[in-house]
Amino acid sequence: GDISSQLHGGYSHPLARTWQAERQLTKSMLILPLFITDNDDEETLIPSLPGQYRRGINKIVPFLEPLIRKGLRSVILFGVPLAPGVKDALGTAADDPKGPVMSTIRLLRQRFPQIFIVADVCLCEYTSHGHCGILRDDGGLNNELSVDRISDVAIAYAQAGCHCVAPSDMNDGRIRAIKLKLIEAGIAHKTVLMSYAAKFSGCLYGPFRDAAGSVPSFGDRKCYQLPPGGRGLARRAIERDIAEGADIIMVKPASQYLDIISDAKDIGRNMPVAAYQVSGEFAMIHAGAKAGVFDLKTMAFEATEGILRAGATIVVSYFTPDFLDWLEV
Ligand SMILES: NCC[C@H](CC(=O)O)[C@@H](CN)CCC(=O)O
Ligand SMILES: [Zn+2]
Repeated sequence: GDISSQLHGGYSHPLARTWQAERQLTKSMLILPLFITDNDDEETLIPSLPGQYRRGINKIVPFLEPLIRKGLRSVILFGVPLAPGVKDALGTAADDPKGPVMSTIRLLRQRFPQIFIVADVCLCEYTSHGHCGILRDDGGLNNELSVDRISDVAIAYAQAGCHCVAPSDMNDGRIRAIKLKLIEAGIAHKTVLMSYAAKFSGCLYGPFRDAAGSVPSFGDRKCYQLPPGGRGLARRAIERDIAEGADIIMVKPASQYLDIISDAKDIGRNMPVAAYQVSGEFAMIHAGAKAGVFDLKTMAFEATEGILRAGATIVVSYFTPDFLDWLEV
C-alpha cells in the first residue's frame, strides 16, 4: 500500500512499543491503602482482599519497612474501629486523637518522615448506621451536618500531621468546607486536598466494606455516590470540586470508568488526576488469574496501563506491594 498505511514499523521493537505510551507506571505514582484497627497487635488477613490485612498500630512499622526500602512513597489510611460501642450516629470516633488513624499519622510522621501520608476522610467506618455522613430523620444524609463534621475530621487529621486529606464521603460542598477550615487553621499551605470528586455507586466496593466493616446498615449509597451512567454529572462534580479548591481530582472506581478519568484530565488539565483501583477490581483480577483467564502480573500491568492511558498519574492500588517488586523505578 502507499507509505502512509504502514504503521507496523513504528512499534516493531519492544522499546519502540514502550515509547508509544505517554506515561509509564513508576513507584512514585502508587498509593497503598492501609486498614488500621484499634486492636494494637492485630494482623488479620482479609479473605475477600487477597494478601491484604487489617493491622493494629504495632504491626504497621514492620510491614512498611521493607516496602519503603523497595520504594514505597505513599499510603492512604483507613481506620477500622472494632472495639464495641465505638460507633455512633455522628461518627464521633473518627477524630479520636487516640484512634487508629490519628495514632498512625503521628507514628508514621515520626518513624518514616519521607512517606507521604494520605488520610481518607469519611464517617462510614465510625457511624453505627454505616453511612458516609450524619443522617436526617428520613434516613437520608443531612448534608449540612455531614459537611461540617467531615471537614472537622479532615482538619484533625491534617493537624495530626497527614500530608493530604482525601474526603471519600461524596457530600455536596465538603471540598469548600475543608479548604476554608484548613485556611482558618493556618495549615492550608501544607495540606494537599485530594477530592474523591467522581466516585460512583456500584458493586465494586464489597471487599473493602468487609475489611472496614463499613456496610450501610440500611439502604445504599445511591443518593450520594454518583450513578454509574452519570458521565455529565461526574463532569459537573469534577468542575465543582476544582472550583472549591481541590488540589487533586480522584476518580473511583478506575477500570470501569476510564472515560471519566479521561474527562477529569480534560477538565483538570492543569492538575494531577488520581484513580482508585478499588477492592472489587483488585479481587476480580485475582479471581480471573486464579481461574486461569490470564496471568496475574500481566493483567495487573494491563489494567493499570489503561488507567494511566486514560490520564491518571496517581493510582491508589492494592497491587502496590507487588508493583514494588515488579518495577525497577
Ligand atoms: N467512604 C466510602 C468508602 C468507599 C467504599 C464504600 O463506598 O463503602 C471506598 C473507600 N474510599 C472503597 C474503596 C475500595 O473498595 O477499595
Ligand atoms: Zn464513607
